[in-house]
Amino acid sequence: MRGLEEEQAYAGRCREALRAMVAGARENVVVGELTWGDRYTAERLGYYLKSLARELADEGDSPPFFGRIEYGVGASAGEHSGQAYYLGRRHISDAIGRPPLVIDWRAPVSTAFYRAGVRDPQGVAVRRRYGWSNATLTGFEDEQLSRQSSDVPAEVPGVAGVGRGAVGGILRAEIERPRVGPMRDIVATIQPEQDELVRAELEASICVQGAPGTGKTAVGLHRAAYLLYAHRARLQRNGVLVLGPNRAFLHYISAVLPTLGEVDVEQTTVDDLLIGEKLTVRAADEPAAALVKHDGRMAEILQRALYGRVRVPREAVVVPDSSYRWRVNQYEFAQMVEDAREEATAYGIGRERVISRLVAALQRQAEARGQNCNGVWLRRMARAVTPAVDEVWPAVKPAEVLAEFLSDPAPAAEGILSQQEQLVIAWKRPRKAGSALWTAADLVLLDEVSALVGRGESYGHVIIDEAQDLSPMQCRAIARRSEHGSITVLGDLAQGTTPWAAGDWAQQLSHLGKPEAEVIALTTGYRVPAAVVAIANRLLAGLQAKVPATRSFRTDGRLALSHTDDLAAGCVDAVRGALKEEGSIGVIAADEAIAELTAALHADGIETVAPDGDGRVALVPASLAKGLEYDHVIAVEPAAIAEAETRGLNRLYVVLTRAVSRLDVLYHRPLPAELG
Ligand SMILES: Nc1ncnc2c1ncn2[C@@H]1O[C@H](COP(=O)(O)OP(=O)(O)OP(=O)(O)O)[C@@H](O)[C@H]1O
Repeated sequence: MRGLEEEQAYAGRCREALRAMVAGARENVVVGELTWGDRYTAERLGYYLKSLARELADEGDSPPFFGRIEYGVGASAGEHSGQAYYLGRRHISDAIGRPPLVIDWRAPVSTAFYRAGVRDPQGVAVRRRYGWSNATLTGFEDEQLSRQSSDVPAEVPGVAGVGRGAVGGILRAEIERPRVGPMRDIVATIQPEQDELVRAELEASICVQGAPGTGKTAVGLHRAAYLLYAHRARLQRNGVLVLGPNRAFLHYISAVLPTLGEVDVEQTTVDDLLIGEKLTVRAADEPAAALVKHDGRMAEILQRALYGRVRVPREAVVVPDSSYRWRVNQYEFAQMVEDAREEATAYGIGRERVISRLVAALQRQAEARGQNCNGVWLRRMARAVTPAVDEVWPAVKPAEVLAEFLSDPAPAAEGILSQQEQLVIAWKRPRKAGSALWTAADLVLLDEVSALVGRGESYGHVIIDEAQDLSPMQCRAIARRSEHGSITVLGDLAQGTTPWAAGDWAQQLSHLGKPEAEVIALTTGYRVPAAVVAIANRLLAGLQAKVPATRSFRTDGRLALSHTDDLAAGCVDAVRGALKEEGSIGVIAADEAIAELTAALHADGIETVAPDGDGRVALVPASLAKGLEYDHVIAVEPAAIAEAETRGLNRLYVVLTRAVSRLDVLYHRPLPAELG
């Protein structure tokens, strides 16, 4: 086995090779620009080579590898018998035809690094993890996985050895390290239960019910990177989409995929995905109205609102054509409309079918008379029958359909929504689409109508974070975008805070169009220390969600509950105390308390940032805390957080599980009873 100096020399060799790869990629950019005549091909190739050169150059001083597996000699190691492999964020090689110096963490052979254990060594004799201080390799530790002496390599010096299968110092240090700035990748330390999800088959839709800090988000992002590696051609064509709960969260996770070399993944929120429909949100719904609009029954209602326009033809279609008059009688025309409806394609396609079937009927008559029906003639006939079709199957704009429905919900909602429900969503006065004050929920409805009118595009894979919070109508919008692909659903029923949050996964998955997806639970938390998990777990009993309690991987950390008569002053003191230690600080409070706390901190000369800002002290409204984490969290007045909304206790559960190392709970009013 190699000693530290040899390993450092190897790291130097890898860096050298990487530099040569960058130079080679840059040269290819130049050669590519000179060689390719066809502009489109040249552009595509140039884009690819340039981004490769940029990506490689961006590697800069980051460690070229993080781990190494050494196989034993013998049958259990199979084709890898006696081999050793270095693993890194990307593949590094110094000559074509020679084995790579470093293997991409996503390559099949890397799987053993993540999954081999004492119980199932998978042929691996020794797993080595490296410790880096910036660009310098400072140490490593070995785990001896294989028991049979014949499977252990000859020389195994106990360099920084950590015993069989124990959690080593480097691994623990990485998981417990203080957090600063945005989320980082976890390629060096993906745990076996996470790796199984990261590398699940592309065809498999999966649902991860994960307690706080179990790595759901990390798993989702690494799965995106893995799938793009394993199925690049297919997924580059159809795309991979990552959906998160809000923009602060997206900002927090935005750096992970680029550091894994994946820059082409679309990352957005459900709202922003729908705003793609080009209307802007100009108003907010009353909670009762939002509840009705997000209800799954709206799907049938909108279908009615749209198809309510289709009528039974009352007249024949007659088209004069030079000396002839072609004619489709009323009965035939009605049959065409009925057939198109029964075929249940999109509304727009149904209309096109009626037009083309009318034209085909005219064509049969004309050809029987020996007429030549060329393209020009067919287009002229299509124009001629359109007014008759407009009468029975009019062209529509989705926004107009929705505006008409919200101006008067009764005709479509009759028998599905109660009078009261119709009343809460109805506009006070009728409006046209152009002057409507659209709300966020309206965009979800609009998306539904647009899809009924004409099908949109479907992604190859969609990863949905915080999926417990989606309404049935939002799920449908996502289902449409993953109709021909697979999905990874990530969430925690206990963290559901929207009025329509899911109560169980089976139903949510059927709204998402993938009822067959397997639900897998993650319960080992890597963020929240045991003392903090213990207090958060007390809330679980009061949150209707049936989920297993979290077990913390971490024995460190600190929890302090302090009563104070002056929350603002107490908060300033707590932040001052936290600033003496390392890592990021998040002050989380009920939304309406944020302004006052900010003012108090500023008056004391402490700079603060919003949740998506880059600074040490972030002030975080409880409603935006989801998915985020801070080294030190100061949770202010739990009672106010719990009272602020219907699912306030779930919100409090989210707030209490954001801390990586230390949680200060400041309270003036009694703590909610559920906290014990
Ligand atoms: N295998 C791992 N190695 C190192 N760090 C890890 C590992 N798994 C998770 N983490 C870290 O634990 C923290 C929590 O991970 P993540 O945010 O993905 O969890 P989550 O399940 O989405 O949490 P929540 O539901 O509470 O938002 C992150 O800092 C992440 O980097």
